[in-house]
Amino acid sequence: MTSRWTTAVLDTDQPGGWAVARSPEGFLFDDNGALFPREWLKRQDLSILAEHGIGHLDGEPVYLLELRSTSEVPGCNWKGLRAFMLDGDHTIYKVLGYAAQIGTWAREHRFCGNCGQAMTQVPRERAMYCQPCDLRSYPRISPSMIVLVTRGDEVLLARSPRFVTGVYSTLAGFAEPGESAEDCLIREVREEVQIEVKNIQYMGSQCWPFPHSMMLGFHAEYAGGEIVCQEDEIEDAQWFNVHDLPPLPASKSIARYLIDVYVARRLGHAEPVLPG
Ligand SMILES: NC(=O)C1=CN([C@@H]2O[C@H](COP(=O)(O)OP(=O)(O)OC[C@H]3O[C@@H](n4cnc5c(N)ncnc54)[C@H](O)[C@@H]3O)[C@@H](O)[C@H]2O)C=CC1
Ligand SMILES: [Mg+2]
Ligand SMILES: [Zn+2]
Repeated sequence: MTSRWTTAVLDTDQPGGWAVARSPEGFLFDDNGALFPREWLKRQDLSILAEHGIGHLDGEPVYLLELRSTSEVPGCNWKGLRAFMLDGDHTIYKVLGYAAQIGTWAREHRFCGNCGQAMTQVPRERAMYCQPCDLRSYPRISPSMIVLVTRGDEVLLARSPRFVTGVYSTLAGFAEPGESAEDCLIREVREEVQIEVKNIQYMGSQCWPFPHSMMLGFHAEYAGGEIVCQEDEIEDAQWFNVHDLPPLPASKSIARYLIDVYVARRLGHAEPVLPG
C-alpha cells in the first residue's frame, strides 16, 4: 500500500494546492475538514506569520499558514491537534501533526540562537539559516522513552496529575544528553517509581507531535524494588492484573499499544498493530 501522505519542501511562490491554517487555538476546520483550497484561504482575513510548503496528500501539494493570532472565518471553527488525533481520519491527523511540528519549530527559530539576527527559510531544505554565522537549524525532535514494566500477569501503570481522571498509563520520559535509550529508560523508571527492570525489549516507535516527541516504546520485566511515587510527577502507581485494568490511554497512542500487546500475549489473543 502506498502512503497517501508524503512530506516535502514545496516552493511557496507556486500557486494552488491545499492549505491548513494554524493559530494558537489549533487548526481551522469546517464541514469538509481541515484542508482548504489554498488560494481561497489566503483571501480570508488571517494574520499570517509564515507559510510553509509541507508535502503531498493524494498527490496534491499541501501548505501550512502559520498565524500570529486566531481570527473569525465564516462557517469555520478552530480545534486542537489532540482532538484531531482522537477522532477523525488518521492520515489527516498525520498531515496536521507534521504541520504543527514545522509551524512550532519555524516560529521558535526566527532568530539565530548564536548572534540574535533574523534567520531565513532555506529553499528546498527544511532548515532555518543565519548567513553571518553560516548556521542551520533543523526541526527539533525530542527522543522520549516509554515502557511497560510487567511482572507475570501484572503490569505497572501510573497516573500523572495531568492525566484525565482515572486514567493510568505506562511510564515515559525524555532522554538527556549522554544517555542511551536503555540508560534513559532505567533512570526514568527509577525516578518515577523506584523500581528496577531487566530484559529490556524494543517494541516500536511513534511520532508524538505534542510538541515534538519521538516515542521509543519498550517492554521491560520487573527486577526488584517497591513502588514509591515521585513527588509532583506521579500521583499514583500500581500493579494491575491484566484481567482487571483501569481506564487506559487513547487507542492510537503507543502507551495503549504497549499495554494491548502484552495483554494480548498473556491472554492468547491476536496482537494489535501500532498506529504510525
Ligand atoms: N504517545 C504516548 O503514548 C505517550 C507520550 N508521552 C509523551 O512522552 C513525553 C515524555 O513524557 P513525560 O512523562 O511528560 O516526561 P518526563 O518524565 O521527562 O517529565 C516531563 C518534564 O521533563 C522536562 N522536559 C520537557 N521537555 C523536555 C525535553 N524536550 N527534554 C528534556 N526534558 C524535558 C520538563 O521539566 C517536564 O516537566 C511527553 O512528550 C509526553 O507527551 C507520554 C506518555 C504516553
Ligand atoms: Mg514521565
Ligand atoms: Zn547568527
